[in-house]
Amino acid sequence: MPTDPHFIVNPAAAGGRALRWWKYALPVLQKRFGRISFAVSNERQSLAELTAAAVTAGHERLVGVGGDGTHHDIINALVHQNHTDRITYAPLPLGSGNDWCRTLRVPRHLIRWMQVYQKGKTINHRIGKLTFGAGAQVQYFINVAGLAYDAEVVRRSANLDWKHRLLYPLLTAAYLPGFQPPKLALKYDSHTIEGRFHTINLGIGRYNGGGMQPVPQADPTADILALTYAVNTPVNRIIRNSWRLFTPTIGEMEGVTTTHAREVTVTGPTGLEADGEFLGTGPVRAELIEQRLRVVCGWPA
Ligand SMILES: Nc1ncnc2c1ncn2[C@@H]1O[C@H](COP(=O)(O)OP(=O)(O)OP(=O)(O)O)[C@@H](O)[C@H]1O
Repeated sequence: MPTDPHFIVNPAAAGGRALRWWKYALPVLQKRFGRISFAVSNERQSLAELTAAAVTAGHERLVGVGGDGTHHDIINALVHQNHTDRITYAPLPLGSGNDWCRTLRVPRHLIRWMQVYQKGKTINHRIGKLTFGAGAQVQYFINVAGLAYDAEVVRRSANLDWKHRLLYPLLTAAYLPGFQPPKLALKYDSHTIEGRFHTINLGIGRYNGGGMQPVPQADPTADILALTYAVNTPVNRIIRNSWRLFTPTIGEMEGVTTTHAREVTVTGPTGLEADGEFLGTGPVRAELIEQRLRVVCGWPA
């Protein structure tokens, strides 16, 4: 039964730069860990298929190499196949935004990453479930899910070739003045709010969109989702307060609520993104699931 780390690599992360980084990282990792096994996704073998194959082969320590979308795909495969309790997962951040790893204090620098990995501290990380669209599709998320404007920025940027940490903050500013906030109904626990929503964010992790903090109150081990929403808010006020997204103070802006919720439903015309991937459209129901994932990280400090 192999207990050595098995690396699952997305060569397309960070606009393809991950493949170059991986070629540099592999000999460094081999020097530290000895013989390591790895699999690289391609058009014939998706990250989900590589994950299933790794579990079937008996690997218990998986390292996902890529950005948030990579970890999203691997963890979705683990949850769908009910394998989370057998696995210890370590993210190696080689994407553009790497927002999930920011909350978890997982360093990008390879030498520091290996130190965190070998220290072996783990948390029991919560996993969110999203049920969405007319066909009630299901996807799981581990960092942040976003609706309304947040989903629109991800949808519009999906086909851009340029991948950089600053892409989302720049696009967030660029698209904002032309965005018509949709009329939605948000229900969470005993609350119902109707109005024009600029954004609704559900957080397990705190960061999204390349270092922004839409849900600074999130805690990856908590038994409750973090929820932030901006309703009936003039665009000028959002622009004036946009600096707050780079601090934990977004809840201090008038019209923005930062709170927690066990179950959230949103009805009305909205898109949905999770972990930086555009998933589809509303209606959306979100909740945490019982399954947790053992994740190697440096959080809390
Ligand atoms: N071999 C492959 N070729 C093309 N795309 C792939 C391949 N393997 C996985 N993918 C897809 O690549 C996408 C982008 O990956 P990822 O999100 O990890 O990178 P990123 O966008 O640069 O990082 P971040 O989300 O942290 O900004 C994911 O949607 C994933 O499904």
